[in-house]
Amino acid sequence: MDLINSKSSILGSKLRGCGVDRSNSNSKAVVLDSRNGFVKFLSNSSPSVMENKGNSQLKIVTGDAGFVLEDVPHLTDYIPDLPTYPNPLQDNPAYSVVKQYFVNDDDTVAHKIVVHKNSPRGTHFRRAGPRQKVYFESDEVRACIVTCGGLCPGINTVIREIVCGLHHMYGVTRVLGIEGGYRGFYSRNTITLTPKVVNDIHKRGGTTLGTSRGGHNTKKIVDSIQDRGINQVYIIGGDGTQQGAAVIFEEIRRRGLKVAVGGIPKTVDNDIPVIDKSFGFDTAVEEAQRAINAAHVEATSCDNCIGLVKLMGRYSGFIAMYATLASRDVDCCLIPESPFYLEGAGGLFEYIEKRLKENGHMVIVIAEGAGQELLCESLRSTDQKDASGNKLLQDVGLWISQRIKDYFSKQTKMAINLKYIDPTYMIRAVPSIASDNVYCTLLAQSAVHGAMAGYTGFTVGPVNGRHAYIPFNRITETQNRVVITDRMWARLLSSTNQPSFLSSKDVIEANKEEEPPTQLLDDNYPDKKLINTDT
Ligand SMILES: Nc1ncnc2c1ncn2[C@@H]1O[C@H](COP(=O)(O)OP(=O)(O)OP(=O)(O)O)[C@@H](O)[C@H]1O
Ligand SMILES: O=P(O)(O)OC[C@H]1O[C@](O)(CO)[C@@H](O)[C@@H]1O
Ligand SMILES: [Mg+2]
Repeated sequence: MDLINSKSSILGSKLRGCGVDRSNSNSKAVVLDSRNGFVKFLSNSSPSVMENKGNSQLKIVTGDAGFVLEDVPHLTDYIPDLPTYPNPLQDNPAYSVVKQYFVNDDDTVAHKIVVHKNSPRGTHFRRAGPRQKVYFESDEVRACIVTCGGLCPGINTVIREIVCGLHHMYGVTRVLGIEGGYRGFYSRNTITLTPKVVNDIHKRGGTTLGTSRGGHNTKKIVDSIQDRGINQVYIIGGDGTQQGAAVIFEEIRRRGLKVAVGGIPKTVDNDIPVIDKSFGFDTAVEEAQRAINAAHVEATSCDNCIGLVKLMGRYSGFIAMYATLASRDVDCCLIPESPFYLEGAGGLFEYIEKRLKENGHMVIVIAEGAGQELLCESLRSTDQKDASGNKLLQDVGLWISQRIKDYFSKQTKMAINLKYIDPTYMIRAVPSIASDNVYCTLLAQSAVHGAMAGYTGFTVGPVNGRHAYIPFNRITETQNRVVITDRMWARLLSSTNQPSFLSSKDVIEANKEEEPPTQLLDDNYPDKKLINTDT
């Protein structure tokens, strides 16, 4: 049976034409009930919606048995009677052999795939992929690509594949690169991107366009888009960037421009919710293995030696957790989500002492955002922020190294050696590994298909293995974080044998987490206590 019945399919197409309240673009959600055709507007004042998304109109379609589609905007929501054209892919020899190449307009992807027999069908997102009809003629398209935020392996691959996808699949020849992040829209010249120009860039780390933090001036950015005649904007970046993209989309819609805005989520920390995993994450974990191996070699080469590795992960400890699980040489992994303490029974110092007595060496992996509350207690908190407003963290690696050395020199008779390895940018400045390259290609192509089909205000990404168009608010309202009462973290504790450092109060707090993590491995689902109540 189709996920959407025929009634809701008719309503789905009606939604584009008439479901949007243009008279008041603030705080409204369009709700269509496929069972009775009832249309209502929801207030967008739920506490989970962050303030700068107050203008977002949520497009929600409800159906039988608790089916909910959290849809993305379409150009026809605010520009009626746009002409459509046959998708040029149907004449493309490479694609015409594919049976059922085009995605059915009504296909959706389920947010949660573990269900019980009485569960409602739950939240769905619009399936990504090429549509039979497109809303742009090939020679009408003027696309641009911008990259913002920190680096991540695979950005160049995404840029390459957007350019090549537009060119080879849709015959689009005019693609501009915006240099230096958002501020590049109004402070830098553009560069012309052709398949030839981008041919080799996926073999290099970084972003060929350059990036920056801060500098998001919505008016100037949209003026620049309008002045240059750009009508497709591809924005590659993390949570901050996607918030910026949401604001750009709102301004474009307010001005009534035929400009599609598509986000491609980028974060080496894997902190973006809903999607299964962010591109470049596997590459970073792979690269982190080198640092952990070095720490292990050092630690096993002299008596009572500790190899300590600090890895990226500002608010989410996924890199540290997966690098630890993959390595098997790690005795202790510390992440922002799991509070720990140093002294006394069950504390870190006691565990290190025990391990050194048992093995004569140990390896510790610490995520950069771990233990920040302990640092604040012992160092004066600086409250410094970067240009985008992200908190600048104190160096937990150096701090904990010193605390461990102090403990052993002052409170025990054990002489220790500590080798601190901080690979920092080395894990994210590398080119992406093969699997990330393929993933980046699919992301880029899904974004291109979405924009050509007239969708806008979307972020693209895999949800349970299927690419989907996800509304910006879903991506920006929360962060993906490790759930320490999940089985994955239990696997880690069992592989390292480290104490959980958790008091019963911590467990209660952890269970209050609203959103379970998105799926990184096929069975990374929260236990019963954490089942998300919104599905
Ligand atoms: N709420 C916001 N509204 C508008 N623009 C924003 C917002 N938050 C961030 N930005 C802009 O997005 C860009 C990137 O943001 P940021 O530096 O936080 O990186 P990011 O995209 O979160 O990537 P990462 O955290 O993975 O490095 C910056 O130019 C910043 O000004
Ligand atoms: O590039 P910057 O500004 O030094 O930022 C580093 C931060 O970027 C990230 O790599 C991604 O957000 C974090 O892990 C890290 O804290
Ligand atoms: Mg960020």
